[in-house]
Amino acid sequence: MKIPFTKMQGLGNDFVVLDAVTGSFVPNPAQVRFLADRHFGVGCDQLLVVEKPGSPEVDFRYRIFNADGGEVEQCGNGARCFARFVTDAGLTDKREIRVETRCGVIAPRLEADGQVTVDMGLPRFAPAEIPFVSDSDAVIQPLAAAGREWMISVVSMGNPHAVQVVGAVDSAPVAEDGPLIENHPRFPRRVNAGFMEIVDRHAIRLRVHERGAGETLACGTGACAAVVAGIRRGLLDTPVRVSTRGGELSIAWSGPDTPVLMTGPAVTVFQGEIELPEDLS
Ligand SMILES: N[C@H](CCC[C@H](N)C(=O)O)C(=O)O
Repeated sequence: MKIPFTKMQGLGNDFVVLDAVTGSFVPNPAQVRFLADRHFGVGCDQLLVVEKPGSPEVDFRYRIFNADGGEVEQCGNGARCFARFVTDAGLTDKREIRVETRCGVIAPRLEADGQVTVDMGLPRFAPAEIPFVSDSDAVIQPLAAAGREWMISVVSMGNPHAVQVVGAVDSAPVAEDGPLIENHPRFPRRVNAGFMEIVDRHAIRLRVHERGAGETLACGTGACAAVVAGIRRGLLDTPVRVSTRGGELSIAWSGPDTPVLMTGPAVTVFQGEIELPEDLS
């Protein structure tokens, strides 16, 4: 079966985008893994499926699958690429698009300069699915494993993030500690592990070991979670420039009960089609 796709990237976090509005194919986990494979498939960190809306209150639904085949709740860089995709494909003429995800409705807006701003909704600090409780509202919990101690802030942007402050991201133990945190039993649905270096009160550098994908060049929800954690810990003031290995995002958050706003680029790399092996199930 030949599958048309669009390859996109947001700060080097890359995506295979499938149009299930005019098409109808939604991949199973084995097919996601094949399409995401950088040697035998197209290659991507996540696969995005754009679908017709499930209700009249939204314009589209958008589903997100990690390279490991798992479907997840949210993707920040993917939301910007989604908005660019539906606009360039002529599926909408709106500048502000309401799209349903597994964790609720978000609203990407295309800016005049080609960047995309996304209202990422309200952050949560002690999501029920992560059994971290603390009497302080800043959910900071020492997490000991392999003899190392991490002080972690747990923040949900719909998807779970475990963020810590490091002295220098370039030498942070992302490869060693990222998988340990991702798969730690304290996170029953696993977690994205963020490592942030405070540059000043309006700037950080960030690396993220992503759940289901490994370290990516940028993580949009990870940038939102890091800024929320930094502001709650009294280390940052809104807005914050987030420098990732793939480029820069701007994140604004005015405090509890207000949404996180993320602004950054979204780029179409190429379009193509690929023959899907019949035996993937
Ligand atoms: N790996 C994430 C999903 C993709 C998030 C990231 N690519 C972003 O831009 O937010 C998770 O399992 O929750």
